[in-house]
Amino acid sequence: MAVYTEVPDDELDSFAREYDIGRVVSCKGIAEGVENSNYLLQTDRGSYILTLYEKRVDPAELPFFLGLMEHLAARGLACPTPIPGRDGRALRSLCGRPAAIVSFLAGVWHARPRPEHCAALGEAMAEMHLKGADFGGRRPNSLSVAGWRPLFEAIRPRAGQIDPSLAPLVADELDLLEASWPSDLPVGLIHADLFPDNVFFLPTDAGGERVSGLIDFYFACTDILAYDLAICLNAWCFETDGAFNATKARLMLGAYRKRRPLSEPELAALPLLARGAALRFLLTRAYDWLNTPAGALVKRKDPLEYLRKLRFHQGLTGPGGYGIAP
Ligand SMILES: Nc1ncnc2c1ncn2[C@@H]1O[C@H](COP(=O)(O)OP(=O)(O)O)[C@@H](O)[C@H]1O
Ligand SMILES: N[C@@H](CCOP(=O)(O)O)C(=O)O
Repeated sequence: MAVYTEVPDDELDSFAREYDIGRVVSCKGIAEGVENSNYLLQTDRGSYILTLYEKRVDPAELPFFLGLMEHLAARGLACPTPIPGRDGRALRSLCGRPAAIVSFLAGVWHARPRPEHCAALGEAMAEMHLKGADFGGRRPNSLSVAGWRPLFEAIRPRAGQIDPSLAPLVADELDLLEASWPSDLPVGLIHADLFPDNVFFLPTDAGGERVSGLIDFYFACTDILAYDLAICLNAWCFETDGAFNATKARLMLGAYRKRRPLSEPELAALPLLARGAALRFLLTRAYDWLNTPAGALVKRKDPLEYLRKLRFHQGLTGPGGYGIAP
């Protein structure tokens, strides 16, 4: 459940009057998500998403995230569009929190994506990278290689509560990644959290499915483009029993490469980038595992899932393990 801040009716009404969105009919808390408080806001004119930004979002970075969504939506990417108030401002304040209303996107996400979903994701990601290329904003990735050691030091004393092998494995992996993280690969605007729950699908007339929306741009940043693919190799291409599905990886990478070809160095770096991506989510999940207060209305995600994924990538000798010919 991710509703950290309850919004009283009177505050909601006066907030909604700052917009030209019609009369509020209902406002329901959305159970999914972990970072912010999200509400499905229905008015007599349509549906919207109301988000109150919580503690992990730096308010100074919100103009970047909202500006990016506006930029991508204006270029035809299916992503939420920030709705400006009558005064033209999209970023406002509600219940003492920064808050914004964005457009509602129809579709469902798949907890167990099939190979065809992975292909559609690859194409949508390439489109996002291409459309993000002329976005003027820049945001360094605070959760890239330089951010991992401080996170590790924060969890290290209690990492044994999760698994005895966690701290030694992460210590060795960090040494290796810090020494060999690439600095010469193409960089651009990346989503950095394009997990299945952030990609919506709708049926097509032909009986298939198409991507109907990408959401949750609140980790978006300027970083190595192929790192977005590495994140998705982890998030989309493992089965629930932990087995890696090379067909899903091949389809995802193949569809991406049709829209944005990958260079030889990008392909060669994929196993290393995938190790970094696995470590990044292992560390944030481990941090949350150890620091989420008992009784908090949020379901903690399993850090050990990412320890197992990390071990898989460590065992590869090249990008051929992802079902592609380099
Ligand atoms: N623009 C949108 N259109 C439709 N549903 C949305 C939209 N934005 C968020 N949601 C819903 O809210 C949930 C949580 O949103 P998300 O941005 O992932 O939250 P968090 O950043 O807190 O993790 C999503 O899983 C989805 O159900
Ligand atoms: N995708 C991350 C956690 C962030 O979740 P989201 O709900 O903001 O997409 C993970 O799985 O660890």
